[in-house]
Amino acid sequence: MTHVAVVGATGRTGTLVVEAARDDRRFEYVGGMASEPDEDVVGPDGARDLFETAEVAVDFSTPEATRLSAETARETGTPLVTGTTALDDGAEDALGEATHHVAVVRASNFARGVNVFWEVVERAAELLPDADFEVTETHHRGKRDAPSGTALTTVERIEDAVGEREHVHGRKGEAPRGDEIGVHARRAGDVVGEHEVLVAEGDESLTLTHRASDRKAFAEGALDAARFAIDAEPGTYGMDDVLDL
Ligand SMILES: NC(=O)C1=CN([C@@H]2O[C@H](COP(=O)(O)OP(=O)(O)OC[C@H]3O[C@@H](n4cnc5c(N)ncnc54)[C@H](O)[C@@H]3O)[C@@H](O)[C@H]2O)C=CC1
Ligand SMILES: O=C(O)C1=N[C@H](C(=O)O)C[C@H](O)C1
Repeated sequence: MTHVAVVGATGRTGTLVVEAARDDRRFEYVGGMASEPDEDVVGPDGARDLFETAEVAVDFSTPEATRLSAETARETGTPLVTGTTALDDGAEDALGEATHHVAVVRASNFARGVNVFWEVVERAAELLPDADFEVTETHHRGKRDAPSGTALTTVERIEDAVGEREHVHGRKGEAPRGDEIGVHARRAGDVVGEHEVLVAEGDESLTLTHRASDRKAFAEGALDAARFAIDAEPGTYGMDDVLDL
């Protein structure tokens, strides 16, 4: 059984990771970290003790907590799986440093199907390089960052095929379309996570959509990544490595 710790254990996503680990015989949940300590959840000052009891840590939290997780993972030699988005330079540097010592699996979206979505989006962009691309994401009203990490990865995959373009976030007033990629964020209710790419050229268009209807999709993908990380050499990995795409 793999001993797993969860950073952000009391959050919308972390709660589901804890549940998924408890329901999966291949894992033993050894405890969590969150801003407010609780029964089996430590605060940031308990990070080192927690990581020492774990074979792998899974993180869905905030840039500050991800930075602490990366620093602690490096000190304790604990592989790290992180899905936190909109990281700042401090968290990025700490993750970069950790990868010299432990395996770090990073993904802006751990749902298994989103990797297929990205492959299809990139192929569509390769086949229609002169098309107009509009990326729209929809999330629950509690999401802090915009655009989502997944939307930004989606734009990168389009640009891998067609080259860099200007990004336009919403339009207002006199705003004729140029050679740009539209990137738009909607926030409403409890929407788990939807990403749509509109590809339009001439008299035709096609729409590619990934929709997560339950956060279990992220939790289960992150546990796949945790199993991968415990056997991996130090370095940076993505879900394409985990899923062997
Ligand atoms: N890559 C992926 O598949 C996914 C990524 N995410 C990302 O995960 C992150 C968390 O999202 P949610 O679960 O919705 O957030 P949330 O706000 O529901 O939960 C955040 C968790 O982090 C903890 N936390 C906050 N500050 C902390 C600190 N300084 N030290 C320790 N713990 C701290 C909170 O106590 C809480 O447990 C976001 O960046 C989101 O974009 C969310 C879902 C899927
Ligand atoms: O905050 C969320 O909820 C999600 N965040 C990730 C992102 O920013 O792309 C992944 C998923 O869409 C849910």
